[in-house]
Amino acid sequence: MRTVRAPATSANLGSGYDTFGVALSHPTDIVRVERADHTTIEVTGAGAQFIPEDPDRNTVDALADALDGPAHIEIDKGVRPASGLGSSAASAAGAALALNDLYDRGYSREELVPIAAEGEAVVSGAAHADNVAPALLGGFTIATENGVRSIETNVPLVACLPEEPISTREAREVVPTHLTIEELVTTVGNAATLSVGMCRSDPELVGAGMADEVVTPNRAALITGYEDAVEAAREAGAHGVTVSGSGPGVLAVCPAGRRRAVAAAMVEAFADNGEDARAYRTWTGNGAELV
Ligand SMILES: Nc1ncnc2c1ncn2[C@@H]1O[C@H](COP(=O)(O)OP(=O)(O)O)[C@@H](O)[C@H]1O
Ligand SMILES: N[C@@H](CCOP(=O)(O)O)C(=O)O
Repeated sequence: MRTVRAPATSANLGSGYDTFGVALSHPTDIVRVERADHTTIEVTGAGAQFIPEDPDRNTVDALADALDGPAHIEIDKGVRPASGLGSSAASAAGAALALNDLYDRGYSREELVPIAAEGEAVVSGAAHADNVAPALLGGFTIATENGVRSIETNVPLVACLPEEPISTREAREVVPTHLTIEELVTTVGNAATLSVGMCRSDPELVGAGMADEVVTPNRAALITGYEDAVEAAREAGAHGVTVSGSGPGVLAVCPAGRRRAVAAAMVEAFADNGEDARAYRTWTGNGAELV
């Protein structure tokens, strides 16, 4: 038996669609695996009623196949599904690390990233690696088709989750398929600014680099109260605010001492729009770990 704690993650960070991701210090999923003749899955915890235990529809079964490691897999969800905090990726990363160790497959964490990303394809239709990369490696990650890069960083964050779920599969359908050269230039500048900010653990620079006018506006339009939450977070001291992953979560970066105020402001703004929301005051955190 192996047990892994795997973190929530926030992908895209505005300017890094399908590329950037950060691990959050909490919430986390706990994944337990035990050798078995064939794979069975048991899910408990946050939003468990919305998560299929049928292996063909759960993100972790692809891992058991890819690692040739049939197992009874117990997932205790801390990361609510369809929230924009990489819920499916937390389970996939946790299962990948646990099965790799249980069956002594010897893959490095970097090598497990594309394997875990196949689990994402089961639920979102695309093997995007921008959640599983930080879930496995921690810190800030840049996932490209040529591999994954990661750096340790220390940035205060607030993740605010409105109740109404948004499926990643559906939210991918509103992403534009083309951009202008002007939009490309601006996006490159913002993404580079954000990367430098992460390298320096500088929340102000990270916040500036989160700006995005290509993907984020279409995603934001799916989230009731988004504009008000952004404005409230900024008034409370946030340096940058964007859609977390495919939403409905909203991610704010702020000075450490402003997290409580930013969290309260966002929750209140959603409430004013008739949306229940909860906020996590968190930091960039570590990747999945055996416990
Ligand atoms: N182990 C899992 N954990 C979370 N969601 C899962 C899992 N396996 C399958 N799913 C399905 O994936 C969807 C949530 O994934 P997704 O839409 O990408 O959002 P999230 O940002 O939470 O990962 C839900 O439909 C859920 O039922
Ligand atoms: N790059 C993906 C990220 C999805 O993140 P999730 O946390 O919503 O699953 C996308 O934007 O579709």
